[in-house]
Amino acid sequence: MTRARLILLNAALGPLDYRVPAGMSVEPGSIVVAPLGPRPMIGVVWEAERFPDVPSVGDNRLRPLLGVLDAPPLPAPLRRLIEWTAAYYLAPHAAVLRMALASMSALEGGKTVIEYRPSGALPERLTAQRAQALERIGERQGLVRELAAIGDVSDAVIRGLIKQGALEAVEVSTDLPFPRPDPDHAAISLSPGQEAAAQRLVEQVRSGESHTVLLDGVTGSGKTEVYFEAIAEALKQDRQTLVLLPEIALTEPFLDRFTARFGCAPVPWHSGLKQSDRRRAWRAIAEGEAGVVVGARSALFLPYRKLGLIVVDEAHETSFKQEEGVRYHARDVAVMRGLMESCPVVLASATPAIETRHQVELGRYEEIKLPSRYGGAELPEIIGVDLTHDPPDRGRWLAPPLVQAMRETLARGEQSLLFLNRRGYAPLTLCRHCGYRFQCPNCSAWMVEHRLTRRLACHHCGHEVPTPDSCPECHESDALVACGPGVERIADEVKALFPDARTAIVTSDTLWSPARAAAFVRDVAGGAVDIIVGTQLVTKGYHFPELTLVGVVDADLGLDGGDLRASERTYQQIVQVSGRAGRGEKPGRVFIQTRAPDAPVMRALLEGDDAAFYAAETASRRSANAPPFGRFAAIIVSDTDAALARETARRIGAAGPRQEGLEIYGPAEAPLAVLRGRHRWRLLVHARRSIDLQAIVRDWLSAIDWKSSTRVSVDVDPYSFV
Ligand SMILES: Nc1ncnc2c1ncn2[C@@H]1O[C@H](COP(=O)(O)OP(=O)(O)OP(=O)(O)O)[C@@H](O)[C@H]1O
Ligand SMILES: [Zn+2]
Repeated sequence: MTRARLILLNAALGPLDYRVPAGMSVEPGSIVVAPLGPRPMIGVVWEAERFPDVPSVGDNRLRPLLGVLDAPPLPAPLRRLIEWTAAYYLAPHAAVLRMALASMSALEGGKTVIEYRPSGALPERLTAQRAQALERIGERQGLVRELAAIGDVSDAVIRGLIKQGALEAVEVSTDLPFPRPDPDHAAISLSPGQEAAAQRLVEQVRSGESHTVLLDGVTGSGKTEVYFEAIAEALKQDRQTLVLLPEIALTEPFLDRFTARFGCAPVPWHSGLKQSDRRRAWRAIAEGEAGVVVGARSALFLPYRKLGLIVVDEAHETSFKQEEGVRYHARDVAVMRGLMESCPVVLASATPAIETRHQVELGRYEEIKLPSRYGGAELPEIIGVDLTHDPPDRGRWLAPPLVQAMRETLARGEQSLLFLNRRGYAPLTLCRHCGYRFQCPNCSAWMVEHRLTRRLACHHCGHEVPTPDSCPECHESDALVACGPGVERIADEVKALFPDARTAIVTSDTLWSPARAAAFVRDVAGGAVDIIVGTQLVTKGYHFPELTLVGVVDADLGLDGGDLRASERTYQQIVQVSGRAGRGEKPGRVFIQTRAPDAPVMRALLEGDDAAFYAAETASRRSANAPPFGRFAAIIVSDTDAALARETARRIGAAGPRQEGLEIYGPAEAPLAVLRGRHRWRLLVHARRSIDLQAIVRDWLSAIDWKSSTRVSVDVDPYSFV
């Protein structure tokens, strides 16, 4: 190649051509450095024909590439995935590419350090100190500093030994290789149902073809053990596996389980990694050394060299949807990656998304079912508590039947879990005297009281202030009242009811790191906790055999917002949290507190009628032409200047295409009208499935200009409507 077309890591630029200087060799995928104005910039060589519209520049006017980085070229399937993601989510190629090049340090090439070890020769002059150092070092190898410490001598003594040839230099890589998981380390015997499911997945891995499987097993059915067999097969084939989990908090228990099965941990990838660990992981992934990678959604764009299997666990989770930057859905991109890489994709869930079920109905995904729990455990008994008949005491949130069940559970020495999807103490704090409410200065949202930290916090932008003693408006002291419950308030109620019980609050405030999550799992598994009070963070994945009671404090909460997926999400969350009860030998019970026991979602939950819920929900989506039948894209316009945001949104609305099968709603002020100081307006585009929504939105927006302070972002297949 004498010319190279590059995608540079600059979202404002399209592909650009460069000259490949004599003596330099590049190929599509090569990661290179190119001059951009006065500055060097990283880019990736792309097949020129993928961007036929780039205006051609004569050879003599091309600037030469500055260098090729010492990292494996990005493989072709990944390049195709980057193109697809950029086109589908209307994102700049550079923004997607950046997710693939997620460790700048990794691009600098293999790093080495010089260590020293005894050469066998003795120094000409063997001083007492030198003799002592050599004796203590023995056969060891290390940096000068390390050897000095081992020998209990100064660095100068070690340097003297090096000069005299008694210690010789060895170049070692700073990136230690990862241990290889052993597919035969501790294979377990599967139930007949699991065995059949596992065999099917193993066949898929062997075939090396793209194929999406929904592993649809009730909570506690042992889905993990089943897809572990598929991972074992991929390891035997010397192909890599990527396991995507919805939360970092779930990584730690996963690592333990994986280690028990395969003898060593997989390679973790998430936002909490140290730079040096990212670098090591990225290189091992790119070189094909990392056999199994487990990570959050960002692990999806890494440059796997020989991917043989992708598993998306808890595939229904909405946290797989990225809500800023490139707004992709990791589940959907995972399916695309499987297609590009020619490998199977397993979506594991007890409560698959309507979209996923629909793909099964269309025959595009294969469904494998695990209809019962592993080891004879029964699904829990579900009991509805009608709050209009059985209300809690004044100022309390736990109704008598649930309290009674908690009492019984405690008496048996078993564990309970109360679920309320609200962090903090109370969602709203106001002054009893003047009615003042605490609002975030940056967002149109109330500040949430956190008593554990004595602060008021905005859950949208993170703004925090110490909780004042008096009202900032009327200065009345002791007039602030908390309205409604959060998990901290429920924990207080539990303490008042059961002063001797040991409680744990589990939210993103308390479980913010993998280490904290691991400590929590240890405490509960070790029996150090009687009652857990938690948000959606405790609803999934965990397996605590002594946990036999689940209380859903407010089952109606999620239905309030009324967005497209409110019922589905409520259903999934409650089935998942219910699924934590009775997973061991002891039977479980679930109490669902609701004011609307006759709502279709509640009825399906109480009757355990999964099929009825999905059928009704699918029918209502169909009649509303909502996903998966129709399509949505949101356009969000924001600016610190309220008038400018509104004006731009209106102009965009006015220029909207008129077309059969396509409707544009808005612009309307967003429900969260101000976020982080930016005023927000939304437009929602609703289209028939057959319409090329992306092309329409792209053309529409490219014909409009806006001020550089205004941000216009497109959310294809939106999940959040705030
Ligand atoms: N074949 C097996 N042999 C021994 N133990 C098993 C086997 N299959 C599953 N288990 C155990 O049963 C429990 C439930 O399995 P697992 O966590 O995989 O279920 P799951 O389907 O992922 O559940 P959920 O969707 O609720 O997270 C785990 O403790 C697991 O170790
Ligand atoms: Zn805020």
